[in-house]
Amino acid sequence: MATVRAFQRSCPAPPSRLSSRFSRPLRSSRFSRPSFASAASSAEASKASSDSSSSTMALAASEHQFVEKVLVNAEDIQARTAEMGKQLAAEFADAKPLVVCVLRGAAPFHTDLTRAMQPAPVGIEVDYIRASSYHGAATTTSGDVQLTTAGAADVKGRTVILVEDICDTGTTLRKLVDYCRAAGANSVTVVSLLNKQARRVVDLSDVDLRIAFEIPDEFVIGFGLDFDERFRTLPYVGVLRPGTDIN
Ligand SMILES: O=P(O)(O)OC[C@H]1O[C@H](OP(=O)(O)OP(=O)(O)O)[C@H](O)[C@@H]1O
Ligand code: HPA
Repeated sequence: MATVRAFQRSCPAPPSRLSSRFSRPLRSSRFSRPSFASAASSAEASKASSDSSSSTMALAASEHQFVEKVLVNAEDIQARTAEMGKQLAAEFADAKPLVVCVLRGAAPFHTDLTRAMQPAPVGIEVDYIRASSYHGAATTTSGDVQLTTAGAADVKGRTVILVEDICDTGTTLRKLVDYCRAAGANSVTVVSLLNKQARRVVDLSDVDLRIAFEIPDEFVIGFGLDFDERFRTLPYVGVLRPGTDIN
């Protein structure tokens, strides 16, 4: 079983923000377009949008209709990221950490988290690696994780902090951690915005994994997470509305 260390037990994911209807998985990877009327009646999506800045809301307004329910709102993501950033900064103050963003999904979380790492550890660097295994409109992993190094920095001898948007089956993280270790990283710590423990099929018990929010077995979108490359700019994490057809 995976070792999922709650990052800061004094600041758990707020249960009141998570839906109690956790049990219904998506039955199909194909979806049909919902009516605008049903979208307009989504109180949770409206609430989430009103929690966000007006500029962000304008960007994402047309995308709210594809959200069945909000799991983690923008305010809670911001608060949790600030807590985690502060703690990471203290823990890695003397380690010259290399904070690696797993593209594309982790980009917003990585940006906010690294900015929240204050006071910044002396010598902190950022880098980017692309990992891709959910292709097109798939809601299940292909199992074939393609890695592409995007930066010049080398993980050899470095204290690496991998930043992910979601740990689902664990396939991607397994490959990334093994890659960093094989390349000579001193240590590898993983920080993931979301964890879907119910879907884990890969053993990560040897991985130092820090989780911001536990979520149920639902296909989620927003805050970097996509369905067929859409919805990454939603300012919150929500469940993709069953029946969604983005074409
Ligand atoms: O635990 P797993 O089952 O491996 O799933 C997690 C991975 O899936 C997503 O990546 P994806 O391949 O969709 O690429 P993306 O980040 O560019 O969306 C996500 O960003 C994680 O990296
Ligand atoms: N949403 C988007 N991308 C993902 C998910 C998810 O629930 N799980 C793994 N990659």
